[in-house]
Amino acid sequence: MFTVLEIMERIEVSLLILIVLVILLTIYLKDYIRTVFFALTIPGPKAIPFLGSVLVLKDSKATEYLGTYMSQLYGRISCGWVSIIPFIFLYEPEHLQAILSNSKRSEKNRIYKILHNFLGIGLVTENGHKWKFHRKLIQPLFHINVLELYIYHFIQGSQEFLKHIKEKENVKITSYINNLIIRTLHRSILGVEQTEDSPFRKGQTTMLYRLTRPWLLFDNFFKFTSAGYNESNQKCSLFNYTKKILEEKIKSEKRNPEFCLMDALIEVSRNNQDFTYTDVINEICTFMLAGQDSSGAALAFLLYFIAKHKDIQEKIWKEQKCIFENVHANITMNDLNKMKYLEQCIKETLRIYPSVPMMARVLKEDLTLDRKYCIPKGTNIIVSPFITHRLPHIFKDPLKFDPDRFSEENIEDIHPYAYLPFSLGNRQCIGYKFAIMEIKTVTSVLLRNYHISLLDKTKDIHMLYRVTLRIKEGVWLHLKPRNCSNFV
Ligand code: HEM
Repeated sequence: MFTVLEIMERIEVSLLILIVLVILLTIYLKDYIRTVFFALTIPGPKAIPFLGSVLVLKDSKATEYLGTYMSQLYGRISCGWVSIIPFIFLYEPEHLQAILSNSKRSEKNRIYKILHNFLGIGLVTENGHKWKFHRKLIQPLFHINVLELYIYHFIQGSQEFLKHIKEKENVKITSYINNLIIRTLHRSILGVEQTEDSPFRKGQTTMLYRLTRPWLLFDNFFKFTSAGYNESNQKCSLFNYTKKILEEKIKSEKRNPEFCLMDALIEVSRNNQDFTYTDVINEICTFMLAGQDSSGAALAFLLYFIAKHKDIQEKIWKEQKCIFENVHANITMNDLNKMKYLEQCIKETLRIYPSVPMMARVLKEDLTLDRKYCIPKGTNIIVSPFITHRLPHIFKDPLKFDPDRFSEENIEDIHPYAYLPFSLGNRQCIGYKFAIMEIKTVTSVLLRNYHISLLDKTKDIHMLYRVTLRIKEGVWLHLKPRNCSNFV
């Protein structure tokens, strides 16, 4: 039996241990606690206990509404919750400049780990030294002189696309676009023809699924679910498929007659022992995945807008007639550079529907905005091109499709951080010129051959948010062949 004195002593010791534990935990969670205290002062969509406010992402209409009216609803900054983790939304151009112009202030946050299957373990998801080193090695392969070498693949893809839609009057163009983009990526990135069993045809993201079930954010739970099992299988298939291609290339010493990224990266690896063949495989997977839905969505939304606005289609057609002598003329870099009005249309499409509507960062240091918001180090930040591009005080009448916003005279009035479909700063999309060139090539080939209009079932579209934006019902077009003899 314990005496009263002994019991008191034991309580004291337990209390002491508890206090020490609380102090240690507070030190360990200091950043998190500061973040939560700050977040509680910031308005945002209603959060429910344990789940937070992520359920809104499941309802695309609500997401679109929220993204369009965020600043009117909540002010210059707002807050959303993933379970008990706050995310501060920044969308005012000055705030974006503060965070994106200085690479020391932020880095990609942990949510990118969830995207490994969707985006690969490469440039998009990595941070720090590894990212810096790889970016430095890969950047020259997207220099304008090298990009010219990809045009061959864009033309080949576009010609096949034409063949597939030939003699069809009404088509769901989005299915053809997806096939075109993926075939072109196989040739330009992997350097092979796409096969039926290519795992790159089946990319899926579990991000939304996991965000709305917070317990699945822990990898140790997720990997035991069927979604986790499928995801890890898919990741292995992507890696093994790419590895096989790499091994065959190395063994046969065979290079593609046309340029492809895989051949170039093998060469880079031979000259840099720190950039291994495994790095090549991972980066190639990343490029295959990052260049797929983003470009596909942009092209689909662009064709939707062009088909909807006959006057705009007419202006693009006129520009094409000025550039090319005839309907079949091949496309050169010089021709692509002359497609100024088409580029304005692409920019305006990506303003209203940026393929990547949100990006996540974490602050590496405290950041003060507007002299009143002191956002603590460790806070998760969402940078949203979707919200910024729809701010009415930046883009008047934001839902109106008006390519003239990007004309030479008007573009100077746009704040440099108000337009960021490809992000800005050191993590800007490495493939953005590649994407614009590909979209221009396909659109030029299509519009030189057809007049396009929307079928009734596509008059109103609804967006779907799945990391990238998509068109829920796809785009259905009526194709009317153009009179080739008119092409003068
Ligand atoms: C219209 C098409 C595209 C759009 C709108 C787009 C948009 C973006 C955005 C917003 C980012 C930054 C992501 C973030 O910070 O979380 C990004 C990064 C990236 N994109 Fe794209 N992208 C497009 C096409 C492509 C293509 C065609 C490729 C490859 C061929 C590509 C490869 C990449 C890579 C590798 C990164 C990571 C760059 C880094 O962090 O160093 N993208 N893209």
